[in-house]
Amino acid sequence: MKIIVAGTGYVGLVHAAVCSEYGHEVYAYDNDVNKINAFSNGQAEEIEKYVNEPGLVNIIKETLGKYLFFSTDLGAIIEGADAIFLCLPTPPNPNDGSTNLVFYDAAVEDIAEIAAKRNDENRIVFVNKSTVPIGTARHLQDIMNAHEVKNFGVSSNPEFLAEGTAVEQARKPDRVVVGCDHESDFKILRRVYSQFVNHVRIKYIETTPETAEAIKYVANTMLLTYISFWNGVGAKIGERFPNVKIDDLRLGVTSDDRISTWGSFVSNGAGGSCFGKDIASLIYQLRSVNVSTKMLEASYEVNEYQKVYLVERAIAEAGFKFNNKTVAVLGLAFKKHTNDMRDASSIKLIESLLGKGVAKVKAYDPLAIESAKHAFSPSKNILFEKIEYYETAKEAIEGSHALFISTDWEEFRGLSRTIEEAARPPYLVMDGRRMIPDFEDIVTKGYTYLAVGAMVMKPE
Ligand SMILES: NC(=O)c1ccc[n+]([C@@H]2O[C@H](COP(=O)([O-])OP(=O)(O)OC[C@H]3O[C@@H](n4cnc5c(N)ncnc54)[C@H](O)[C@@H]3O)[C@@H](O)[C@H]2O)c1
Ligand SMILES: O=c1ccn([C@@H]2O[C@H](COP(=O)(O)OP(=O)(O)O[C@H]3O[C@H](CO)[C@@H](O)[C@H](O)[C@H]3O)[C@@H](O)[C@H]2O)c(=O)[nH]1
Repeated sequence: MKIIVAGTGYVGLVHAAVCSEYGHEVYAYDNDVNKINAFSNGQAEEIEKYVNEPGLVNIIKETLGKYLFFSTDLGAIIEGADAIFLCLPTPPNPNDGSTNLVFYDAAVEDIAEIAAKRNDENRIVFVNKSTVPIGTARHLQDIMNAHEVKNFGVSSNPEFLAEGTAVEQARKPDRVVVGCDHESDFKILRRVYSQFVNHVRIKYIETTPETAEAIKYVANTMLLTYISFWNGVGAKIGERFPNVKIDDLRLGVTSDDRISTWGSFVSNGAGGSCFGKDIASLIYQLRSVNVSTKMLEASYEVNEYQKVYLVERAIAEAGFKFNNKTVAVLGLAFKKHTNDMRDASSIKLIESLLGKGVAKVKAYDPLAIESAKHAFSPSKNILFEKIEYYETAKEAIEGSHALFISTDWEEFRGLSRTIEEAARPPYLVMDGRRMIPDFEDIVTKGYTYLAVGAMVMKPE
């Protein structure tokens, strides 16, 4: 099959690479010349500046120039294409949470104009892989019709990968959901995904485009609601009732085969490029058809509050005064194994710390320092000038009065020794990810430990 992937971000680049592994002729297209140059050159450092996913560089190196090609010129690659996968950004609008389709529409208008001039008469399917509001495939169809594109179909094929394990999941997804209107379009997608059709474990689900669009929103909002349930109920029980051990509570509940362990890890909120914006978008979509959205609003609000509430607890329960203090923030990315800063909990956290008069934030992340510098650009908030970046956790902790663990990087499990070397008590450790297994030890040594899911622990 000849496949074009429009948009070479986390979703598009991984999809293009994995399709090329299966011997499809794949053209990855983007309007960002810098990205296309970086990917065409095949160098790990260049690629990982943009998309850092385990296993991705190896695939690109193996298939580049053989099955995988990069281009900024759609007109030069469109002839003979069977499918164009749209992997374009669909960020939230700032005020009402609705989906901003400006980038999507701009790309689709360009594609439609070029597709209308195709010489070949093969059927071509335009496939939404982006997460888009229910009804967007129909909107895509209208744009193609308005440009008089011939012999085309539209499809919704939502992406379910999680960052950090994107390649693994693209190779072995739980399910592939394909929504089309016509058998001829289902046929094209079955050929694209021939490795998954009739697979013993992977569910290959064919449905309408609208159902496929809805599946993506219901899946993401259910996952976030599950996290919010643990943060809003389980964690709060551990924080308010003496002698309740949150880890045992989690084990006891999730030992029921029907209840997953994923999502039960209480935290300082779920971030990332999807959960927050997708739940906001579904709230907007349901409100616009007069459906009560109380439940989704609660999930969203619990999650947003979770990002800053340890700071409030530090004041109320540990008696910590943030004014003029130096605080180390360990972990900036929205989760481990990624450099992605989109909607990372660290953003709200640092805004809150600086709002409370913190004089200096000493920040460390193993992978996300460069993207954090963009997220915390002083042009967005002048207070971000008070952030300094360090190459090790130890350097960040030195000279600080307190630390906050905001991302679940594995290296933080060994942090108690570093804390003892770099900071003398009195010292406050705020653990948004429950990363320190030997917390009782550091409390005995004079440190105050305040973690999500447990009561504050102060030295005698
Ligand atoms: N990141 C994830 O984990 C994930 C998972 C599932 C679904 N999604 C959804 O997939 C979509 C893409 O997400 P992403 O994280 O890959 O975004 P991204 O921002 O990393 O990538 C989008 C790409 O589209 C390109 N682009 C923008 N306008 C263009 C145009 N006019 N023509 C060509 N290219 C253009 C950008 O340059 C960028 O490379 C979104 O709808 C998102 O909600 C993301
Ligand atoms: O027990 C848990 C599990 C996750 N998280 C946090 O939840 C956020 C999201 O994590 P994850 O789901 O692993 O990352 P994403 O890459 O955002 O993936 C989600 O969003 C994607 C975009 O739509 C979907 O495709 C995926 O299926 C969905 O898991 C992160 O901040 C995690 O740290 C917790 O706090 N506790």
